[in-house]
Amino acid sequence: SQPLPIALVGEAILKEHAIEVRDFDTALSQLAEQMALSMVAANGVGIAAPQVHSPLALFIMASRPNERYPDAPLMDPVVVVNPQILSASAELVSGEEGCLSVPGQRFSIWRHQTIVVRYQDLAGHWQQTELTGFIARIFQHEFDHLQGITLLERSQ
Ligand SMILES: O=C(NO)N[C@@H](Cc1ccccc1)C(=O)O
Ligand SMILES: [Zn+2]
Repeated sequence: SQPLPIALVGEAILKEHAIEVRDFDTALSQLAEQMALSMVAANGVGIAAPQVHSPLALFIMASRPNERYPDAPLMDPVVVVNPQILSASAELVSGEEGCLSVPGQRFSIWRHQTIVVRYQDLAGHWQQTELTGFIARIFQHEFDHLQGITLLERSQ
């Protein structure tokens, strides 16, 4: 199967608030698979459903060292559905981010160093965990996309 086209900043889909996922069916799993394929094709470490023109509250985090982020920690890819940020550290950290919807550009962005998050997996089971550093950064970046926010609105 082919990677899905990725929406570019300026497209309306990237400004919309994502819709809560209610059906944890095979269509959802197939969408997640297509998103992962599209993310890898673009050398991404994360991707949100609106970026592949789907308005659902769903994203993938898949940090791994690559040429775009040589210092990225290695983690098993995580599919995040209906995410919530329960708490966020007062401590902020500035770091470099890219966005597949703003190709070829990098931005220096402030993010919370640590966040406690809750989300459902592809089976609909609730997960809760604390994230910190680059992985917390990816989560906040993707979570923003589900609120119709891109890093352009956060660039310092
Ligand atoms: O555009 C996306 N996801 O929405 N992908 C970004 C994700 C990201 C987030 C935070 C820091 C670095 C990178 C990417 O460059 O792979
Ligand atoms: Zn992005």
